[in-house]
Amino acid sequence: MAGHSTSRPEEAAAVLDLHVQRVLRSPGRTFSLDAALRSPVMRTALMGASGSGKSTVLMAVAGLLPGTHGHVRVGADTLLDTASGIDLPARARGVGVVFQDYALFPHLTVAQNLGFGMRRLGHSLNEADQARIDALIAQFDLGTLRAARPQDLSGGQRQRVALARALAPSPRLLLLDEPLSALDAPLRARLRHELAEMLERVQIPTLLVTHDPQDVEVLAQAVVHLDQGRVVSAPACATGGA
Ligand SMILES: Nc1ncnc2c1ncn2[C@@H]1O[C@H](COP(=O)(O)OP(=O)(O)OP(=O)(O)O)[C@@H](O)[C@H]1O
Repeated sequence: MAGHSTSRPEEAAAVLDLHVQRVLRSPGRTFSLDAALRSPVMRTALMGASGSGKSTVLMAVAGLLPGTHGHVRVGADTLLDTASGIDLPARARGVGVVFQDYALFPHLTVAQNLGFGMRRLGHSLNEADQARIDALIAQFDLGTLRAARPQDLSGGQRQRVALARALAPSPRLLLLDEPLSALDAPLRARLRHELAEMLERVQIPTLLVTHDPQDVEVLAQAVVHLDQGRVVSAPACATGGA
């Protein structure tokens, strides 16, 4: 498990418990995030109109939005609790993120992309890290592509690399920001099911942003809705989930 955190063994923990508050300001524009969510299930979908703040929630949870107030707990682990002075830096949160466009490093090979998040300051990858990369490459069927660079991969292959990279450091939480939106419809349908199987296998708490009700049905166990920076519904059971 990456990073350090405080534990609260005295409480029966929700899988994911967060309340993130942050005001974003730029000239002529203000956006106020005040999103609270307590989910009892492993895979929660976050839906909402464009601009409602879904990606901003993920950034706040990942520790990529300095100045965020509130709390973020994953099980018994506290990643943020500003009332108690806890605000783990992004690298110490143990959060794996798959961005909408996958954000792979273009100058690195597939294997190097996977290894990137596993590097510790001042240390090169050790044997155990290499073994984990090899295992993920096998698991995600990337063996013939390990020396390829992102520009030589198809959309589906990029998605698999992004997911494998997010999982490489054994995160405690997975954040998926529209992980299928860059794909065409047939591939999207196929990879949706592959992703569902993978998420079922790894059993890592996951917060998934999507616009697509089919993603919710296949990938999530509960869904919440965001409107103007606020969660406006309690987690409701999704119909499916792998
Ligand atoms: N620096 C900023 N200053 C003010 N407002 C901002 C700033 N950055 C983002 N916003 C606003 O925050 C809001 C939430 O953006 P966010 O990208 O989180 O929405 P989203 O729900 O993920 O949208 P989409 O579905 O289109 O990806 C938007 O209205 C955006 O214009």
